[in-house]
Amino acid sequence: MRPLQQEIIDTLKVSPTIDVEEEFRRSVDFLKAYLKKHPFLKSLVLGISGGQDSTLSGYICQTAINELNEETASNDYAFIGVRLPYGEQADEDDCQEALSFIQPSKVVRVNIKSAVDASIQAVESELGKISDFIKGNTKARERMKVQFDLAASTSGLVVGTDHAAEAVTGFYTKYGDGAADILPLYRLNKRQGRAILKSLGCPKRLYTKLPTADLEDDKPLIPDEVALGVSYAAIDDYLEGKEIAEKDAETIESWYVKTRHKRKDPVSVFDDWWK
Ligand SMILES: NC(=O)c1ccc[n+]([C@@H]2O[C@H](COP(=O)([O-])OP(=O)(O)OC[C@H]3O[C@@H](n4cnc5c(N)ncnc54)[C@H](O)[C@@H]3O)[C@@H](O)[C@H]2O)c1
Ligand SMILES: Nc1ncnc2c1ncn2[C@@H]1O[C@H](COP(=O)(O)O)[C@@H](O)[C@H]1O
Ligand SMILES: O=P(O)(O)OP(=O)(O)O
Ligand SMILES: [Mg+2]
Repeated sequence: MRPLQQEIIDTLKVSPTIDVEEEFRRSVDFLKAYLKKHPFLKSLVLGISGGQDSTLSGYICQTAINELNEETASNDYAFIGVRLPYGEQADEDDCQEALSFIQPSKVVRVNIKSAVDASIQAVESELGKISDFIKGNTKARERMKVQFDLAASTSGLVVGTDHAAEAVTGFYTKYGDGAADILPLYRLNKRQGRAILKSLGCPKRLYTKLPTADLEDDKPLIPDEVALGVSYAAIDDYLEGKEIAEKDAETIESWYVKTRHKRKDPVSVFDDWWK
């Protein structure tokens, strides 16, 4: 195995094979145990984008909430599925299908367009035109801000969808979708998440959907794989310790090194990982 490959697998805690039922149960039980340990916590909050990761995370959250309500013979716990479109979302039908599959305790919809546009306009009035790419990251940060407001208002936690196949390339917005309180998918790669969704009876269209951050106005629904220059199949193989094409391994490792700062706390005089 390549020297960096083993380090990455160990850091991101990926197993080459999984038992889908066991891993689903592990995530559900983890959320339940965390909520039980902190009795003031009563809700889980998560943006539902119509993609694979939020569909799986949402289903895990709702299962944990249903079981907690059942076990406490109460209705104290809630999962809040949040729709956060920037104006009209091209794949809104997928979002609705994901919500039907998850059946959240509560669905909230906040259109982030006016907040994002106001923020960009204010910065542009000082600095001039901002790129569509940077605006994309503002959308992700606005979504996260709304989720933290909802969590604070409902004594809840913001759930993140980060997993090994995203973490390895740092393909998320720092303090945007990269910011969360709890990560039920951490350790899984993309195909493992897909296999869990399939085993749960999720509509096929959701777990076979091309992953997209869908942040750029100029490139709607651009597949992550196009932006990254490497396929999730190659990333998954790499994370499972397999040998992959040299060019793909170099691309993954280059993203990993370039985005190391995103997987760390803000750098201080006590850090030397960057040297
Ligand atoms: N999950 C997804 O599919 C998803 C979601 C959102 C964004 N994205 C993608 O992720 C990427 C996010 O963009 P980004 O990474 O350019 O923006 P980012 O805002 O996530 O990170 C860049 C910022 O990190 C800081 N930074 C950069 N280098 C640093 C270093 N060496 N040390 C400390 N801090 C440093 C700076 O503040 C910089 O503005 C894009 O490719 C976007 O399309 C993917
Ligand atoms: N349009 C969206 N509505 C609600 N939540 C969203 C939306 N887009 C993204 N999200 C949340 O962010 C994460 C990360 O998305 P990526 O596709 O991985 O960039 C997603 O799981 C949602 O929770
Ligand atoms: O995070 P999601 O749900 O948007 O999934 P994907 O990353 O596959 O778009
Ligand atoms: Mg997505």
